[in-house]
Amino acid sequence: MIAELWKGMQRTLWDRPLKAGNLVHERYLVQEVLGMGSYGITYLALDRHTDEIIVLKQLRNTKAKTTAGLLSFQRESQILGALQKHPVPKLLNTFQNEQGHFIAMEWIKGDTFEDLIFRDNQTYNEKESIAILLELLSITDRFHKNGIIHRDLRIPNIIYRDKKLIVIDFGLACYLTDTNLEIEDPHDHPEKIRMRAVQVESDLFALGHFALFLLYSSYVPQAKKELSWEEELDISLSFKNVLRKMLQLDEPFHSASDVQKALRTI
Ligand SMILES: Nc1ncnc2c1ncn2[C@@H]1O[C@H](COP(=O)(O)OP(=O)(O)OP(=O)(O)O)[C@@H](O)[C@H]1O
Repeated sequence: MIAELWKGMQRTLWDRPLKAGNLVHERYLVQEVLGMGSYGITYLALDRHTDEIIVLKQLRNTKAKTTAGLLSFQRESQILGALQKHPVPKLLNTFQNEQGHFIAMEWIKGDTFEDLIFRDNQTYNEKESIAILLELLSITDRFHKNGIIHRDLRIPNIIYRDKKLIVIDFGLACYLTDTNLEIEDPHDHPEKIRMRAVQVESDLFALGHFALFLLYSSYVPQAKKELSWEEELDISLSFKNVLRKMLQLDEPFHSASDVQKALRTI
């Protein structure tokens, strides 16, 4: 208990985010904090060399003291670098100085699906959800063919910009050969454990959940008691069957292209 409290205190003291107006690497002027994740702190910053607003990601100082933290940050920039031909933020810079470890990347100015669904009340029917899913599967398939899995394909990590999808946040991404990654917390929710397994199926599982978020956007509750998604969602049986396989309720798909093939027959 005391150890936990001390850990919390350390995080608050050591991981204080940089303030707006701080200059990093004599170049990046911090504008605001975008978010504080478990490993990193993300800022919007002005690049004084290009006069563009960029995203600056800083490894938490408490994580920079651990091998796992350092490795995960290195992996994130390496993977982002390896995927530059794909719809992901441009990797602009990586550096380390007395302020910490940083990755500078393109700011994808658009709406995440979390914004679209929960802020803008955007709704998606079966046909629209399948079209989005097919585009995402094609992006994911190319990641997998590069030996990379994202492991966090959730609605806040997919941005819609200029009618195209862009995948962000490679903080949990890894290579399919990274079999010795730190073991997940066994107390984690089983769904989280399934999304994190080092296998292609994890991304397909996450995309199954992503699809449910899209479909639930147009759901109007009818019954008083909560039913299963299969009972609640008014979608075709063939789409339900594809989703059941993605969600590993039936014999799962083993590749994104197999899911695409199945979706195209609906
Ligand atoms: N390149 C980017 N362009 C636009 N927004 C971004 C970019 N990278 C991150 N963001 C946004 O910044 C916020 C923080 O992102 P971050 O990647 O740190 O994820 P997080 O959800 O805070 O934490 P975690 O790393 O634990 O998932 C999120 O709202 C995300 O949408």
